[in-house]
Amino acid sequence: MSQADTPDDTGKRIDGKAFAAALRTRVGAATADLERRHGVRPGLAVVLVGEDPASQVYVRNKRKQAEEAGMASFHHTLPEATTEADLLALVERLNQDPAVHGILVQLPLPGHIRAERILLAIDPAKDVDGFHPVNAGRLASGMEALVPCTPLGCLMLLKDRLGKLDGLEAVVLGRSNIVGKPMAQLLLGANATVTVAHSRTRDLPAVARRADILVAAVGRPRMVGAEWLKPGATVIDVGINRIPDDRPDAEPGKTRLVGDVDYESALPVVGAITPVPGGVGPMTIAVLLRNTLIACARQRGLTLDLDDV
Ligand SMILES: Nc1nc(=O)c2c([nH]1)NC[C@@H]1CN(c3ccc(C(=O)N[C@@H](CCC(=O)O)C(=O)O)cc3)C=[N+]21
Repeated sequence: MSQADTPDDTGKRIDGKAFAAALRTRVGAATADLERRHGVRPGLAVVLVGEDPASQVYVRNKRKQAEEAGMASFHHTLPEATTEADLLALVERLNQDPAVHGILVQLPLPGHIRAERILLAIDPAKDVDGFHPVNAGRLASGMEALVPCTPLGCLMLLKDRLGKLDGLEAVVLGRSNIVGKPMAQLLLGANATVTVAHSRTRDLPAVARRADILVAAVGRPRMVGAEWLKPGATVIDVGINRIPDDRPDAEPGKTRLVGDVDYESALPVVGAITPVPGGVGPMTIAVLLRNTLIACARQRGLTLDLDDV
């Protein structure tokens, strides 16, 4: 151990934060190139309804990083009491705005707004979250799509670490439309053998133990322990859970972020693992910028060499 609370994870830690920074640099270069050659600047509109402090932090980061990549960013903060009709009207305006190539409506939305109605209203060509059923269907059909940011970021980390995924056993824990399902589609597309497990799966640890690649996206702090893991497995932890800081040297009342995987218990068993924070989270925002660049190029009928970004 290098410090009281930091196990030595040299060689096993997948540094999503560093990978995301490098990805943002490539997106920035491609953005500058697009502007120089075609006079178009990718624009991202972020819509936040209400004052949830965690959402405000995420939205601020998205905006700052879009600007650092040379993109235009448009920010819309609406009061908690905004009606569904008002939000739909804003989405419609952004759909029509030629300076806006990507639209992100921050989730969760207040309970009185039907999120499904809003997601369906976003022009699929501007749906940089990849949540519209047209994009979900296109992904599942192997067609050109805008792909959800978190799963695509996970796939990039996996390919970087493992090279080809052909024939590997992948287990996805969680079946949400935002992470689990698109993650399974991407892994299938990369020729992995994919199992999607969830809260009703019998003997989750036994299923997880089959995995060469384990993607945990369940939202349960440190649920996945050493006994869930095949020795040498590559583990991608999508969980972002804020819990009371229970470490011996922590100040009382402090909180900290942990994943769905118990990192310290998992470390001796795994081949590689993403930390929380500093793993998947930063990748989500970097891929969002990449999606905005792609959406912009497609809307203008321009070709991008995606291998470069
Ligand atoms: N329409 C929509 N699209 C989203 O992509 C979306 C959303 N709504 N609602 C909320 C979730 C959450 N999300 C995160 C993005 C980055 C980090 C991130 O960068 N996390 C840092 C730590 C941040 C911290 O310290 O709080 C990390 O893991 O290292 C986390 C979470 C995007 N989301």
